[in-house]
Amino acid sequence: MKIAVPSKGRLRDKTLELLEAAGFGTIYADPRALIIPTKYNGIDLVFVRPEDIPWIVESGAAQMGITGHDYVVEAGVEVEEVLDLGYGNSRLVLAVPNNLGIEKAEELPEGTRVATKFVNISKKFINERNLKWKIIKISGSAEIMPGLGAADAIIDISSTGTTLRLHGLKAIEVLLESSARLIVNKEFVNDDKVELVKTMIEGVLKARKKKLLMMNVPERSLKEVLSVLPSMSGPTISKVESTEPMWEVIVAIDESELNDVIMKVKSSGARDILVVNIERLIP
Ligand SMILES: Nc1ncnc2c1ncn2[C@@H]1O[C@H](COP(=O)(O)OP(=O)(O)OP(=O)(O)O)[C@@H](O)[C@H]1O
Ligand SMILES: O=P(O)(O)OC[C@H]1O[C@H](OP(=O)(O)OP(=O)(O)O)[C@H](O)[C@@H]1O
Ligand SMILES: [Mg+2]
Repeated sequence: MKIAVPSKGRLRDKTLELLEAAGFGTIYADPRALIIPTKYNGIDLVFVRPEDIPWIVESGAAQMGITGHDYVVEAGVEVEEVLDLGYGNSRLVLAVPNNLGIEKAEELPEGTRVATKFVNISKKFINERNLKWKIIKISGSAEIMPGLGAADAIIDISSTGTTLRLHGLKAIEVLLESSARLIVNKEFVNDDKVELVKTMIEGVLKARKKKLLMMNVPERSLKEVLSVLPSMSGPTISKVESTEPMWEVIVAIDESELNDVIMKVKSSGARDILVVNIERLIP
């Protein structure tokens, strides 16, 4: 089974980290190799450009892939987006020079030249809004085009907005919200190995939002400590061999509420409180 992954760019490192954490790290191979076996027998990673991943997965050359939602939409392919991976968060925007005082697409005149890598998404936007613009296909560095006089506006990816600001541009419309997605060839959606990969990646993503809290609680404080734990947590409680009646309490907590819960259980009598990372959380 092959998973197509970005060979370079913004998504590469986080994708490889996620796959490693999910048990699909690569075994050593020549750094120039573009197809590398993972530690899980029978699953290989295929290193290709992020924009090519959607059609490579649709063709079945790779059964799964990880790339940006923007490239999935731009490719117009029939694949299943089975997971939003939570990184590569960005948006596809229409941006214009900020000294024109333009706020809406309709304010741009007929014949406006729009530079973009995302030709299909841009064509759809222009047709839906009945705009008579000219699309100029580029392969990157869109933000420099208006300043060069090579275009009047751009449709490009933005996340912090830094590159737009640096080049005197401002976003006036959002065409698409994007993030990294796990995509699957439609014929393989119910394949066992696909289910395995999806389950393990999901397990890593869920675990990243949680921490395991372990503590010792004297019997006399147990009721109060349990009362301050988040209701959905379902703690595990076990008797501790100790000179005084003592219980061990173990519970998975959302990282966002961890510090408050620690202070509450501590003031309720818990001690020897441990915070432990969770590698995977499979519901
Ligand atoms: N600035 C960004 N912040 C967050 N995510 C981004 C950003 N730029 C791109 N992405 C996301 O990463 C995916 C891949 O973009 P990336 O820029 O790595 O590839 P590329 O543009 O095809 O290659 P290159 O940038 O080397 O020309 C995009 O589909 C998008 O979802
Ligand atoms: O909103 P920002 O945080 O400034 O990020 C936006 C920039 O990120 C991407 O460029 P990338 O670094 O991928 O290079 P590229 O232009 O070659 O795609 C995108 O093409 C924008 O230029
Ligand atoms: Mg890029």
